[in-house]
Amino acid sequence: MAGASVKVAVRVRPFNSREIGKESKCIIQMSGNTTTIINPKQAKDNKSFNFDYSYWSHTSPEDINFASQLQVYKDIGEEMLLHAFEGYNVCIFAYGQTGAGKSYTMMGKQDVKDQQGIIPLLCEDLFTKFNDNADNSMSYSVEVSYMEIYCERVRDLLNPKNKGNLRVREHPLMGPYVEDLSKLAVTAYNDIQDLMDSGNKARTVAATNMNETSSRSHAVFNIIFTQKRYDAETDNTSEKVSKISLVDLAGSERADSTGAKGTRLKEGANINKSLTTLGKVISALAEKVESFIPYRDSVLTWLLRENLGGNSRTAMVAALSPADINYDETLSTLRPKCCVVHLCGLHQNKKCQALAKHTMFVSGISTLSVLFFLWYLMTKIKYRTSSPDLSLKLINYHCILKCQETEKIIAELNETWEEKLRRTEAIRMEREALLAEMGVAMREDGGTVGVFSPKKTPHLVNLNEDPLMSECLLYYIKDGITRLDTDIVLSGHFIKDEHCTFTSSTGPMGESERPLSCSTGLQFRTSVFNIDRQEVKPPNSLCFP
Ligand SMILES: Nc1ncnc2c1ncn2[C@@H]1O[C@H](COP(=O)(O)OP(=O)(O)OP(=O)(O)O)[C@@H](O)[C@H]1O
Repeated sequence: MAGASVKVAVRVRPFNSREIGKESKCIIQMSGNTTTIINPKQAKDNKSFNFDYSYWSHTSPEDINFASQLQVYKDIGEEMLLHAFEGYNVCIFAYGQTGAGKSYTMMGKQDVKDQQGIIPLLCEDLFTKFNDNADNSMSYSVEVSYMEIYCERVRDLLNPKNKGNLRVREHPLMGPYVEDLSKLAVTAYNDIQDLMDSGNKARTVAATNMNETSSRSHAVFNIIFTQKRYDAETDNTSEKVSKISLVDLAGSERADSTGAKGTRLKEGANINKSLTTLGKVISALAEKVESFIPYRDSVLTWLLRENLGGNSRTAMVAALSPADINYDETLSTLRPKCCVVHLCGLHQNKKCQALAKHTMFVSGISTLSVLFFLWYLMTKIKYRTSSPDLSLKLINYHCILKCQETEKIIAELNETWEEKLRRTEAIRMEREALLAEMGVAMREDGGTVGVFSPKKTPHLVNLNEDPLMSECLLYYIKDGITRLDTDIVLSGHFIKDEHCTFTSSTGPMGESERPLSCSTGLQFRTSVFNIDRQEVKPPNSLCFP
């Protein structure tokens, strides 16, 4: 791929405790840019692959061949940052099976020295470069957005007010974008660090229980970086905007290789539509057959279109497990068509499939309604039959929607930097207040993240691991007995707080302090009622994120 706009690296991590417990053998060898995988069942069956970089992170820094976080950043992150300064859009993403080291490479351990990943190192470097720049004619501004894509649905990780899914739209000039996704203004590295931190916490709230640090969703961290140059001679200011997208992809794995069972694991092993399409897109880009690139086939690739093809630079890091027990997975990650083959995967999440079908159905319906609308207009115009008012109303309605869309874009473009900073600060305060009240925190023991009951306000926390089922995470309730009825089935857990009893359609649920599993098919209504069966209004009933 020399000279191609896609740089590919592979990285092998140390054994984890499970692999050590199973006395695993290391099946990866690296020499220069070449990575070799050894078939544990056939000693002479070795396969070698060349990449732009092969990172040996299996041992410790004492090993002369050891690739540290900093080295990975210097090779990949620094180069991509330079491209961003040149005005390119750039994208760095990590893929590989669950637990192979994607998040470690992208985010790393933020508070541990020398263990920060590409995202924090790149952000820090960005501000260092601004500060080092002695050219007075240059000024810089940075905005950040952080979103999660799960089963083709987009959620804002930075703005607690943006609950639920956001719409993906396309602007004729600006291309695909997420409507209402917050872009927050930052003036220093610490600001970005805070945003990363809260975004990661918000993401964790909805994370899977299968593995507390893993995720079935894609996390996309965007840095929109504007360079302004003032030309004193002409009194003109020119502007260069680059978007840096840093993506931690959903983990992929084959259920048979983990030994674990059940729907949850199947979901964890889900390799969804986005990954399949991303694989195709990357292959097409690597082979430089731009005309057939299927960006539109998934939300992830659609939103990254400006960062993958055309005037952009892309780097990807394939994270590898060193253990013999993961041989099949690791081999498919390494294969030249790895993205397509590996990312296509074998397992499909049923919920995801259903959702994708639902999304297709909805978009099908909307396409049909547009067609119907056009047909209706044409018949009205052609035959000038009755009720011309209706056509006008429909046209008006369509125009209003379009105007609202355009107004939002114009308002965003007209917002001054000071206004952006004020808005960012307001969102930050809301986010902190909400997170603090939710008691979302990092545990000290081993960095495990969790949701802990806030002490003050009686509440119910929805611990449903499926983000789609946990649109409302936190239900504040008044003191006294609370009843919950419902017409939707939740498969997750509610934690009961003091002063609460659960009543299902089949009778009282008892007073157990244990999390209540609703997987038995008991039905609950997601709104909360007080003893008088009056609906509790916000702020007593709050949803986040
Ligand atoms: N190069 C590395 N050096 C040291 N530890 C690592 C390295 N890569 C990964 N790890 C550790 O391995 C564990 C799994 O890594 P990580 O969470 O990054 O995997 P992942 O691929 O992002 O998984 P998921 O798909 O579940 O998000 C973590 O505890 C992480 O700290």
